[in-house]
Amino acid sequence: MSEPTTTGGTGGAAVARPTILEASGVTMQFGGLTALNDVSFGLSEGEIIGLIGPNGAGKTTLFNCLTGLYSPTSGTVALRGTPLPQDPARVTEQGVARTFQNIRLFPSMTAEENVLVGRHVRMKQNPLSSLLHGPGFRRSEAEAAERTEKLLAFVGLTRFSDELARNLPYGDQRRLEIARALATDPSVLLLDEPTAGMNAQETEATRQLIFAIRDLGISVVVIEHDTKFIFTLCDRVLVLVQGEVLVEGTPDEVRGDPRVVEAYLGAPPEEIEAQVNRVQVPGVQDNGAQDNGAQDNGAHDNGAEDNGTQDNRAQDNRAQRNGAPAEGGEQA
Ligand SMILES: Nc1ncnc2c1ncn2[C@@H]1O[C@H](COP(=O)(O)OP(=O)(O)OP(=O)(O)O)[C@@H](O)[C@H]1O
Repeated sequence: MSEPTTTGGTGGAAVARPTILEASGVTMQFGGLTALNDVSFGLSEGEIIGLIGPNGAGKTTLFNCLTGLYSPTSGTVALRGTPLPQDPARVTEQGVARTFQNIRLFPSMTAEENVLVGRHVRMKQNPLSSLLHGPGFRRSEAEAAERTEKLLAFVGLTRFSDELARNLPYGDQRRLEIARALATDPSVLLLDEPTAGMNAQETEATRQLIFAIRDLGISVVVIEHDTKFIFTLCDRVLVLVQGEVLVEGTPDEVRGDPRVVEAYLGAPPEEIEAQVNRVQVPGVQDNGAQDNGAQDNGAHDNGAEDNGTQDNRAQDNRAQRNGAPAEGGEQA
């Protein structure tokens, strides 16, 4: 088990935070291709980790291994020390929720209905009560409706509650997908390119939303190509290159590491620095890096074509129950 990370705060003694999610020696092979090779990391409670790396580095494959969508060739994934089942629905039940690179909403259902789908993971119903619409069933339905309303407010989508998901602006679909994942009451939230295709304003709103999610006590791992976004959001950053963790550290450590510059960023450090520091974000203290939403040097999946529920990879078609999108809003 990896050492829990520590946080120093302002001048006080460092406080150890327990590890909540841990990947140990995860290797994933597809025939002759090794997509992940012996990947280990621990996510601490209350932590936001960024996962970056070039296209094809294995980032989504790692998420798929963490959520039971793929069974790793070797290695283990554990939540609070207990191995997670290799079954996405059960992983969701145990408290790990995710969003997808390609949005997977139910396009012909309303925003509210999409969130309710996520909520059903937590609705334990006596079958007879459900059948007869007894008091237990009605109480449970009322609780789900109330929770859904709060979550839509939390992600800033109350006005779209009755709108079909397919009609929502792209950035709002991503927010709705986050609300649906939150409806499962996760302890850990995995976000796969949450700002892909967003403009600068939406990207900033998403950063604030992720901070708000962390403040609810949910630990977060975020995949993004937008390194400026990652460096101003995350406590720690993992750089995956060709299926291996090349570098792991604070945003400052990672930004300054010549291996990262060479393997991933592809430009001299001073150029990266200039790019990262070009715009200052009010309220972001650590490294002054601001993300203006420019999607940097990776090829993005802008999802423009993908308003539906499909990720076309054949291997990735198993239903993920927690499936579906977020602006800053009220308390969940
Ligand atoms: N089911 C699969 N079968 C075969 N190869 C796969 C499968 N899933 C992923 N791969 C391969 O594994 C490697 C890692 O892919 P993955 O999608 O995890 O990378 P990524 O870092 O998420 O890339 P991107 O940034 O482009 O989304 C790639 O070479 C990809 O083609």
